[in-house]
Amino acid sequence: MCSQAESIQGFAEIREIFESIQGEGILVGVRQLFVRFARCNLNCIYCDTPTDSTDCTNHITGEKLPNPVSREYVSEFFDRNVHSICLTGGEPLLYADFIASLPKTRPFYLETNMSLPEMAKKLTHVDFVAGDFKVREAIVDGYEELVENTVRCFRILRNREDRLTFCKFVLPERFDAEEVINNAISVENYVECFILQPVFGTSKRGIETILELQKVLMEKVCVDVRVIPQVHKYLGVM
Ligand SMILES: C[S@@+](CC[C@H](N)C(=O)[O-])C[C@H]1O[C@@H](n2cnc3c(N)ncnc32)[C@H](O)[C@@H]1O
Ligand SMILES: Nc1nc2[nH]cc(C(=O)O)c2c(=O)[nH]1
Ligand code: SF4
Ligand SMILES: [Mg+2]
Repeated sequence: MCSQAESIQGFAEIREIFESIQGEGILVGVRQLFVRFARCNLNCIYCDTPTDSTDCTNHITGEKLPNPVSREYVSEFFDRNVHSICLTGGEPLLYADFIASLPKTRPFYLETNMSLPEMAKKLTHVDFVAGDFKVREAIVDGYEELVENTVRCFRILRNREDRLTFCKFVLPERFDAEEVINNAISVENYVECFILQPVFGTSKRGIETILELQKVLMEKVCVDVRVIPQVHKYLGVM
């Protein structure tokens, strides 16, 4: 079955294609080809990324293409000298069939909101999963259902020998630490480690709260909990 966003087989709505370093999570600094899909099924209050789908900007060639864009066009850029291909958005799981049809010339790194378990089942061949576990404070409504789906997604895309999966909590100025701890416990068996990523611009006080949470998570849940900000923004790159 096709999602609404992915209505024509072999085509997808893509906002941009670019090359940069991975600026988030445990692979910070590796060179990647980024494919940013348009549209999202969530509307997180801190989201820094426009998700509309007017044109696809290819920052490598300088082209602007009308959407949707073909699988053949996107995969033309897959033989570049990069560590891996970052599939992000918007929400890439909306395009699971399209992604499943792409040639894997480099490892696939999926950056996802972990809200669509039926789509996640189609992407078990990815090599890295940067899975968000959204905090309640980021979500306007339907948080309980989102948590259920998130745990399902982590189970489906769990860390294993041939796939590195980690869980990212993006933390605003104020958040319910108890709830984050319980959510972490619910996925601890499915992940390699936890990343605490401050919403960009969080105050010194907010960062202190995040460092406190790191200590508690390390005691109660997992030895490997890392506080890593969005490094690309400090470097001023895409
Ligand atoms: C733009 S999202 C796209 C992928 C997917 N929709 C998701 O949410 O994981 C990529 C990452 O950026 C994070 N992010 C978005 N806005 C942010 C902000 N203002 N500060 C810190 N992280 C942010 C998201 O939480 C997610 O981890
Ligand atoms: N450099 C860089 N690293 C990133 N990692 C995740 C990103 C995203 O927006 O999904 C992102 C991004 O937009 N730029
Ligand atoms: S799920 Fe990702 S792209 Fe969608 S609104 Fe939230 S941060 Fe933005
Ligand atoms: Mg980004």
